Amino acid sequence: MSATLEMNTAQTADVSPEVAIGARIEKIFYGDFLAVRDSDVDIEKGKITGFIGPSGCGKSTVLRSLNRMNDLIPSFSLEGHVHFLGQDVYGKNVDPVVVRRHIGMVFQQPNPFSMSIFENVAFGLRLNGFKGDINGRVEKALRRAALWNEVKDKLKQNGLSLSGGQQQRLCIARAIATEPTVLLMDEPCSALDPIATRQIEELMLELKNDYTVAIVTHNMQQAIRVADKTAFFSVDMSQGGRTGFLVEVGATKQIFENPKQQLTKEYLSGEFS
Ligand SMILES: Nc1ncnc2c1ncn2[C@@H]1O[C@H](COP(=O)(O)OP(=O)(O)OP(=O)(O)O)[C@@H](O)[C@H]1O
Repeated sequence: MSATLEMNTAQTADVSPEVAIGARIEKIFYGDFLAVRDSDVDIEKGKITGFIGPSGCGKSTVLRSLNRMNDLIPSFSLEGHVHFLGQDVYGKNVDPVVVRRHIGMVFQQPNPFSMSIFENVAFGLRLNGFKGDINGRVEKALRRAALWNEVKDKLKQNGLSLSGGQQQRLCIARAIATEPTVLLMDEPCSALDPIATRQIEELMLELKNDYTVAIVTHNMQQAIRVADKTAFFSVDMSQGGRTGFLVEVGATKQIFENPKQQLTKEYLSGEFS
């Protein structure tokens, strides 16, 4: 984890060395709409952090703000800071493309490009002007994504010809080929059947040996199975709007078995009753 953002902003305080991403989100807007407020989350190195909460509470918005993916939405604006490797990814001189190279992302719908399996994985490497052993890096990424054995004899086949679960593992291979530090996963199993879901969950547990992972999930059992830490978000409707906010974050066992906040208790008992 020796990556740097190749930028020159002041070091940020208030984040412990165990933390890969320290989000200090005051407000996130889409235009005039206050979508999220008061959400400070630490994504710890080498762990899986799960984001849970009711629909519209801002889980995906917060996740996407961690690697500036939301910059692609013109109405998006953020007040606060997102510290990564001691620097603020929203700092003045920071190139969002560089941020996304360090903090990769996997989406809800598997979205391989219409190109060969090999080229899907090589895509980011070529984009970054990688000059090393591209065959070796593609194989390594496919092996890490637990897909190599299934595709090694058909690397020239179109990525779209794979099953949904294989496509998602291909997208994970694509995301890790450039060796990011953190992998963000936005409901990566919601389009998959239970067997493919299990494979991705096992893969996540493998990946955390090499990467820090944050995952949005609607599936409480999935959070329990894979997440070391869980962040619970809710929606505040008191001002007539629907603004998401972080209720509490802690060890997954503590959140599910002994939540500190009444809102968490109510949500979880509703989920399980
Ligand atoms: N591009 C956008 N433009 C405007 N509003 C948006 C945009 N994306 C999300 N929102 C709004 O921001 C709020 C938070 O949405 P977000 O998708 O982050 O929530 P979520 O908790 O991930 O929801 P879900 O579980 O349903 O996916 C919602 O009110 C949503 O309608």
